[in-house]
Parts: sequence; C-alpha cells; structure tokens
Amino acid sequence: HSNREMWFQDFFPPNVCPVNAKANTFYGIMFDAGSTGTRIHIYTFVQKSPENLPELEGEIFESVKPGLSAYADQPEKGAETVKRLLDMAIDAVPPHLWKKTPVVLKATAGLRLLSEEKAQALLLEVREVFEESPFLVPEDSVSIMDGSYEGILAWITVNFLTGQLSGQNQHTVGTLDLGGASTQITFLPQFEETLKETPGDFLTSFEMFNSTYKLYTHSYLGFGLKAARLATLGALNMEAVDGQMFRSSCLPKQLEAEWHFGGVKYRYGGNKEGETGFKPCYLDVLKVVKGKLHQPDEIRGSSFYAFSYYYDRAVDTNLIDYEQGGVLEVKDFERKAKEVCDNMERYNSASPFLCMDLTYITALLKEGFGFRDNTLLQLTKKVNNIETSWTLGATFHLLQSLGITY
Ligand SMILES: O=c1[nH]cnc2c1ncn2[C@@H]1O[C@H](COP(=O)(O)OP(=O)(O)O)[C@@H](O)[C@H]1O
Ligand SMILES: [Ca+2]
Repeated sequence: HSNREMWFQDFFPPNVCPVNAKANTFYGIMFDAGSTGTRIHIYTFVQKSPENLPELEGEIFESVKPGLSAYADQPEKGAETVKRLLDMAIDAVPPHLWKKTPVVLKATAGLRLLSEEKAQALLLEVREVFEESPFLVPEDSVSIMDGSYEGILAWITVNFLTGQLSGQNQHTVGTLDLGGASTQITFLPQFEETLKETPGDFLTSFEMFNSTYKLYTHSYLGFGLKAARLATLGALNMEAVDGQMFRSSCLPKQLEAEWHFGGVKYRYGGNKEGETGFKPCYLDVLKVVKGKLHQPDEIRGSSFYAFSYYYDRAVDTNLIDYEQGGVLEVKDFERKAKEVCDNMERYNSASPFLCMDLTYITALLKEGFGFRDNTLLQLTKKVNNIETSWTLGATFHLLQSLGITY
C-alpha cells in the first residue's frame, strides 16, 4: 500500500522543480513474454501540467529470442533472460525514479500451452528477478495474460496511437495480431446484428480514458503462425514426436530438417514423391482453419490494422517495406502464396516455411475469419515511432490501476 501512495504523491502535486525541467517525467516498464521471444518496453510519460493527463513521450524497446517457454525445464535460465533486459531499464530510468517505476511481465500463448506447473515455475523465477530489482513491483506483476485482454490491449494501443480515442469523430479500427502460438481479432461492432449473432464470451466491456468500449475480441490458441505449422504437419498436441517425420506439400520436395518449438524437437520435410505447390498446400492448411473460427458478417468489408507475423511475412516477400509498412488487400497474400509455393526452390533461401506461412495467412483471413479478397489491411509496425503492441495498452491499464486515472 505504501508503494502506491508514493507513486501517487510524485505525480499529482504540482511541485514542478524549476531547476530540473524533467521533474515531471515518469516511466513504466512492460515485458511481453511471447511464445517466440521476450521483449521489454520502457515507456516515458510527461505530465505537462497538473490538470492535464500525462502524455506518452517515447519508448525504449529491446527483445531476445527464444521466449520463456523454451526454458520450460530451466526456469532460472529463463528468468536470466528477463534480468538481462531489465538491466536496460536500470540504465534508461534515472535512479531517483527507480522505486516509483512499475515493472510488469505478462506472458501470452507460449506459457498458456505449457503445463501449469512448468509455467508457474517460470513465473516464480521472474518474480524473484523483479523483487531483487530496484523498481516498483505491483501485486500480480508477473502473470499469464488472459487472451481477451491481449486483443483488447492491442486494440487500445493502435487506436490510441492513431488518435481515435481522443476528441470527437472517433473512427476506431479493428486489429489483427498473428503471434507464434495464438492469434487475435478485435473490433468495435457498429451493428446491433453483430452483437446479437456473437457468442457472449467474444464480447467484453472495457473502460479506458473515461470511455467504455464494448469490443468484439477473441484469442485463438493454437492458431498462431508457428502452432499452425505444427497443425498443418499433423504434429500439434502430439505426445511423442521423437524421431517421427512430418511431411507436407507446403515444403520443398527434397527438404528434411529439424525444428524446435516450445521445448520440443520436430523432424519435418517435403513430399518427396507426392505433390507440392499452392493447390495441395491450400487444401492441407484449410483442414486447420475451416469451420474453426467465428465469422462476424460485419468485418467482411471493413479494413483492419494487421501486425506481428502478418507484417513480418509481408516484409519477407517484398509486399511492403520494412520501415514504412503499407496497405494490402487480402488477395495480395494469396497472390504471393501462389508465387512462392509454385516456385518453391527459388524461394528456398529465406525460410523453408515461407510457402506454408503465406498459405496459412491466406486461409486464415479468407476461410477462418471470412474476409473478402478486397478487404484492406493496414500493415503497421510502429506509429509515431511507438511499437504497435498490446504492451502500451497494458501500461495505460497499469497506470490506471495504480491510481493515475486517464
Ligand atoms: O513490440 C512489438 N512490435 C511489433 N511486433 C512485435 C512486437 N513484439 C512481438 N512482435 C511480433 O510478434 C510475433 C511473434 O509472436 P509472439 O512471440 O508474441 O507469440 P504469441 O503472441 O503467440 O505469444 C512476431 O511477428 C514479432 O515480430
Ligand atoms: Ca504476441
């Protein structure tokens, strides 16, 4: 409780120190423990005047691979990766603000897929790293995030950064996040029909910046890009995979290789004798998505912001520029998938999974969510130099819960 009071005192009294112009700066540290990597986001806020809300000034971002779930059997080693990232915050945050700067880690699908016991062991070790740091460790500072929050908080981030949550004329945009192990879709329904046709657990009310948003959101566990690779290979949720060879028409014919994901080793390869290419690949991938996802009618024609692996694969195939991002139609992913899958050997150098990944993205968008071929996707990595990640929304939520009401 005392921590909370200190936090309060420092931001609300108008004791702006004339010597130090930065006296009204404060920080928030948010860790994203994703299935493929762990990332630290250190946000800087400035309270320009006591009567106004703090403003986001900037972000320091760093990441490491692999993610925590790769350390399922060595939780101390996993926590060590978090500690190395936290050392960056020691340098970034001025010492006199350390004990007022909250540090939080939220884990996503990688840890959701581990056994309770292994996940908790990892979280416990991370919690110890936090307790030994000079930062403010709020209650529940290390946890597995609920999937619906992952979507909502990313939606908050994108709509905050694009200015849709302030002033009038709010035209919020929907968001699509494709992680390694799970995928999220989130939007603000405009039609009464959508609310009626949607299963109750896909709708969540969320309060932020003095408004309540009733959002459609869902996180599909096992539908992230890397989990989908395993599902396509028929290797997802298999108990004993050691030694077994998984083959697919989405892989180069002659390929035989090994792949580590979530602490398990998989052997995989191409269809040596059988078919390869877009057509057979699409049929294989279709089995993974068809009929498995809820399809809200409302989204068919509307445009969405898409990031994470949608962005990465669009960059890999020159559909967009790495720095600039860009606007694509759903059918651009399909065109690229055909190009790559039907010339598999030529694209071999980048990643043997490029054909499978693009085909999965195509099938997920069209057959999974039910988007039209001409639905527009705004591919975005950063807005105003801030990463489009759920971590910013989570930091706002954290500041709100610590008593700074936005
Ligand atoms: O801060 C970020 N900005 C932009 N993309 C990010 C950020 N953090 C993670 N990503 C993207 O998320 C994808 C990896 O998903 P992740 O490891 O988070 O799996 P999960 O969400 O299923 O747990 C990659 O495409 C990676 O580039
Ligand atoms: Ca993620």
